[in-house]
Amino acid sequence: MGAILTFLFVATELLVLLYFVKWKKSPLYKLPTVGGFFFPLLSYLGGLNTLFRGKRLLQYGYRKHRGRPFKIPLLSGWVVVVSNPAVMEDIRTRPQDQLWLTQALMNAFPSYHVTGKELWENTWLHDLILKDLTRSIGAMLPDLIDELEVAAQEFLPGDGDGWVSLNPSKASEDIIVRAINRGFVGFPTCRNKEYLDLVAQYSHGIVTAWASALIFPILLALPLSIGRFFNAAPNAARKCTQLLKPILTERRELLQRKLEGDDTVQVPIDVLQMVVEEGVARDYSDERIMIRIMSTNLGALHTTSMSLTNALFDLAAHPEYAQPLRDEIAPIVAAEGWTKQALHRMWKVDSFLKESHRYNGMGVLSMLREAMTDVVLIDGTVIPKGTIVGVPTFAIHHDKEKYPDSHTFDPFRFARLRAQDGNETKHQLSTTALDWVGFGHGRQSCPGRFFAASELRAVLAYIVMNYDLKLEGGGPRPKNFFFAVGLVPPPSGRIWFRKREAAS
Ligand code: HEM
Repeated sequence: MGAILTFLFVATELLVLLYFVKWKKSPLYKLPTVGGFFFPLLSYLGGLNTLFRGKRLLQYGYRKHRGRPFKIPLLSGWVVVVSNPAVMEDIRTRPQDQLWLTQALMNAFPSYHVTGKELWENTWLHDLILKDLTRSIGAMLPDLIDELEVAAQEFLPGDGDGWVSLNPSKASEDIIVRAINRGFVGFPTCRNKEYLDLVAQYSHGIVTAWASALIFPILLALPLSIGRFFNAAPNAARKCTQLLKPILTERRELLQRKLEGDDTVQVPIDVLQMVVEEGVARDYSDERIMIRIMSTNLGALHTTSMSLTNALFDLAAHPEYAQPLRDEIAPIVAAEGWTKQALHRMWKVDSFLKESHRYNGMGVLSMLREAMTDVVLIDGTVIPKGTIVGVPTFAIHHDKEKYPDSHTFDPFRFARLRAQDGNETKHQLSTTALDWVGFGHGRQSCPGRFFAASELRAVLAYIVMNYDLKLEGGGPRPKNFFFAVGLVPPPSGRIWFRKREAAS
């Protein structure tokens, strides 16, 4: 017995020693730390600190280390933060077998104990969104505008209602979920309340899954069947598949006729049809197809509706910018209607949205990439396999050297930049750059950004033309809310809306 105890004691000591040697030899050890201690277990406490103070910590690290890398703890592990443009450029061009966004998201916001890993690792949908969806925006726009008009009538005040106080987060979500789903699943499903509720339940289930896995990482080691049993998302996906069964069957039949060469067949132009076509080629079940649609909603809805909410708060806080926007929008719409080209020519609208995103922020980190192997960056920084690297979005967007008067909301700053010779296609909301990382940057940047930008331009232009806005209670706009790595517009803030008489 004594010999066994001595053996266990020595073995434990050896293991602890080995752990410490490995820890001290880690390339991360040499990098400066912000917001925690680089020490086993204490890093988890650092991660808790980052949950509440991450925005401030990243700004502090950005200013203090100015261009040099540092590390910050998240609950899921360390993130190496870089901001030197040459290093960002290096990350931008790395292929995904070296630095991979999806793997970083899968581990930083883990929900694979509920979804399974295939949904994450098989990323054909990103290409489909970037190529097929982007190519279809022009054809989808008349439908999106139609949906926008119907949703605005439902969720915003009507003629003669006078000033009505609304929660812009709620109004934006109500309008965006409808407009987005007109493009995702078409009419009439985009207005089907049961479908929209199931999409919301799926999203809620996934967010609950990652929040609980960050607090109790042991959940990630459980078999998939247990994770699924205790979460609402799989059930929502099953019910949604049943609900849309007739539509899925019809879509499969249309595809079959198309493949058989029937040139009278007209397939709907929406993401569902695109996913059905790809899904059939991959022998996917209806449920796997629906899960792709529901997870696309998860990535698209809150990001787009938060952008709109921020823009509405900014417009309500600065009603003096409504007229210059109307002066731009009215003649373009009168001449061309609500087309993709017309929206492209609304530089002030695009600039307003981009400045609102820059100024308010949405996340404090982007370009998150997980090292798939040990990676040596151009400045010599070693990112060990399994470690995440990222850039401090909010700090970059508020850097005075990149943005003069960076702490002032200047809605037409990007329109002015575009007006300079040779800049026409630069400085757009959807054009990523080293100083504009709201959609990430590089070959793995957000594939839905062109769709999101078109949608946001259409919704904001429509609201500006048809409504007057002012802040409830006056004064500056209420402050945004920071949690984890996200910045959320004030959830309970309110805005007065009034339908304009001479609305067009
Ligand atoms: C204003 C709205 C949006 C914002 C701010 C936004 C932001 C982002 C960011 C920052 C990334 C990471 C890129 C990087 O790190 O380089 C990303 C990835 C992504 N976004 Fe968006 N996005 C928006 C709208 C959309 C929409 C409308 C869709 C779908 C139609 C979409 C689909 C995706 C997908 C599929 C990824 C890749 C995720 C992965 O690799 O797992 N996004 N987005």
